[in-house]
Amino acid sequence: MSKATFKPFGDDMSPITEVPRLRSRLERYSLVIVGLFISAGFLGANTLVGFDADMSTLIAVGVVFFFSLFAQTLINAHSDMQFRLAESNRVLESRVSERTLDLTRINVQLTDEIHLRQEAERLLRASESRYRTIFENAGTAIMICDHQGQVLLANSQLHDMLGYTAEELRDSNGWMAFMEVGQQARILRWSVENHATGSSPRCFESALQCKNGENKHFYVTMATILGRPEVLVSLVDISELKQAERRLFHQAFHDPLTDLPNRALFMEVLDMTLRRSRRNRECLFSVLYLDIDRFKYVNDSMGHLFGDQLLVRFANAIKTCLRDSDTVARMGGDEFAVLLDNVQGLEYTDVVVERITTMLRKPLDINGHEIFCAVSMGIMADCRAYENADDIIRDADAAMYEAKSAGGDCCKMFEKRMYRRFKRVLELETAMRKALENEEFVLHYQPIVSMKCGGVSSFEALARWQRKGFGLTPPAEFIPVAEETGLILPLGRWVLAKACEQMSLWQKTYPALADCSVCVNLSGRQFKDPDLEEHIMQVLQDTGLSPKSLKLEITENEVMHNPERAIELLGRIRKLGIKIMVDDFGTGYSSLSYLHRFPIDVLKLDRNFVDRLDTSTVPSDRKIVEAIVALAHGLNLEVVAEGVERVAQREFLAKLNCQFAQGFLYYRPMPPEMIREGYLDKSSGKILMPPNTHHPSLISHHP
Ligand SMILES: Nc1nc2c(ncn2[C@@H]2O[C@@H]3COP(=O)(O)O[C@H]4[C@@H](O)[C@H](n5cnc6c(=O)[nH]c(N)nc65)O[C@@H]4COP(=O)(O)O[C@H]3[C@H]2O)c(=O)[nH]1
Repeated sequence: MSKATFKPFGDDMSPITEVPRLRSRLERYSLVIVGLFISAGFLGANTLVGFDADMSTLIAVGVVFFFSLFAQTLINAHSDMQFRLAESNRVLESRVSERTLDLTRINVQLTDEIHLRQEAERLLRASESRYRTIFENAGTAIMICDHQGQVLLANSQLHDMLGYTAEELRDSNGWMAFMEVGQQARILRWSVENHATGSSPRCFESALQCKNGENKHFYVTMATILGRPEVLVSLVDISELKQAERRLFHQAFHDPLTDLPNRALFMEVLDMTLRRSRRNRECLFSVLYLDIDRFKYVNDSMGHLFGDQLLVRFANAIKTCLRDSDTVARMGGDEFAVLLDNVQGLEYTDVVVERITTMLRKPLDINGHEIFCAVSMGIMADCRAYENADDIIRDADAAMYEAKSAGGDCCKMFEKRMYRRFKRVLELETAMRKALENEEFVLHYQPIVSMKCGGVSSFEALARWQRKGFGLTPPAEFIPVAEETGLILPLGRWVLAKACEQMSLWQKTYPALADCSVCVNLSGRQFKDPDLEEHIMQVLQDTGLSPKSLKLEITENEVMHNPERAIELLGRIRKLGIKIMVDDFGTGYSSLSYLHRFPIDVLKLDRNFVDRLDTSTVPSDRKIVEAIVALAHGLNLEVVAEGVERVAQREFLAKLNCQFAQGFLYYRPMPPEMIREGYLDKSSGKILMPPNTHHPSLISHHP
């Protein structure tokens, strides 16, 4: 801080130098006066002595002159000395004043510095206290270590979290000793390499062993402290987060019901196995694809809870057939996949397949119910040639599908042709789903004729698919696929509704057809549908068709699949007034022992028997037909002979008193428009007989 200096004598004249100058002037005047007094005294003395006046004056002047000169010299010398003294005094004073100023300035600076230093110390103390407070109360464990990991200082949270005291930490081999060995080396290297450079902090996750032996997970941040050979380490306990993460991971990659790996995880493991086998061609591995047979039936009939328990028991049972290194996964629904890893030769695959099939021969106990669980299994014995995991599963699935198509409860080793078939089925399924939405299905009707009078007694509704770009597709091409894929349920419902609607319309338009009925095929899947009965009643109600105008055809095989259930269900349906026909009779299970118990009305003699009636040289072929017709009559059942193409067949059947016939000899299946335009007599509402049947051209229907 500069201060203005007050100068009363101007810059060049200080009060110190001015005083001697005045004094010298007074001295000079006093000497002249003394000289004058001496001269006067001398003049007086001369006069007394008797010197003459002139001489006295001369001596007096001389004395005055001498004294003046002497006085002048003295005065000059004195003045000079005075002046020099004053000058040096002035310089000295000036220096003193300068020094004083300097000292004042320095003093001010020192005072400032002391203030600054005091402020800095205060700030440092505040900062130290702040950082200590943060260090102690940060809510995370913090420690300061040397670059070897030796703990120099740690806050209380760190002690709490790890359980070690300050002494124990100090005496340990550094905090890194608590982490797993592989990580230790990496972290130590980073610490040593970076402690001097002050590089950006390093963050990582680490499991540290606490004093109580527990392994906790921490999010660790390590930061070098600039200018000091120290590292600041902070630990955030993420053990719960890790647990939640593990739970989430588990949920994302495991099936919640069976706790088995799910499809995503299985595909991941399969992919890794495939990649490993590419590096080492010796690594053989196999894949099994399993689907529980008739699981949907169990689910529908026993309830979903029971179905779930079956899946869990099945999953556990499969696990017992495998080694720990094998993987079993639930791929969805009732499908499971097994990865047999590192099989030493493919014999192990056979062994496991055998173990599974043996295991399945024993019943599974579910809530006291003994359930035999059959599976269809696709086997991919050696998967090394594959490019990706998806293709392996695709082919394993195709082999499983083949096993399922073969009736289930069997294993099929994958062959290339299976995939082609599987692909075709998949394509058909997709196309059929769209076809259902776009209403590409139509019904053709084939009249069934009374052999006595040639009248039409009923019409069989037969599904056709007007497939875009493929023309009219026959049911043999799509019904089996619809059965396999379950699409038969929506398709079957549509057929039933459409056929009842058509018959109702015909009856309303042509009263002569009032006693005519429509026959609708029921597939096995439909027959197992628990809502079947309700659906039939709903359709009859919606279309206004009388139950006696509806006949349901079910194949002998389906009836025999679960005879007791068939007896019960068919009985209820029949009570509604609907007639039951057994289709393809004679081709499937021998149901003779059951036949009398079945609540049925009509047997349909299979086309193959009819075909051989006039061509076969084996007499037994005709005997079989005779026996079936006689049996039916004995049980009071009507018989419809299917596939009657030739007159000879008709005549043979007529002799046996077979009541009804269906075949190209009479009519081919036709769209309703063709029946209306070509065969319906508009005035009478009766069906016209085709010319080649040798019956009267206009024939009334026969009830
Ligand atoms: N060679 C020859 N064949 C004759 C003769 N007369 C009739 N047919 C054919 O025999 C089949 C009779 O039907 P199905 O035994 O119930 O056999 C049906 C039935 O099992 C199934 N089907 C057709 N429509 C449906 C449907 O809507 N639902 C279900 N579940 N199955 C259906 O498809 C099978 C085949 O039906 P389509 O191809 O229409 O074949 C029909 C019919 O065209 C003949 O004199 N000679």
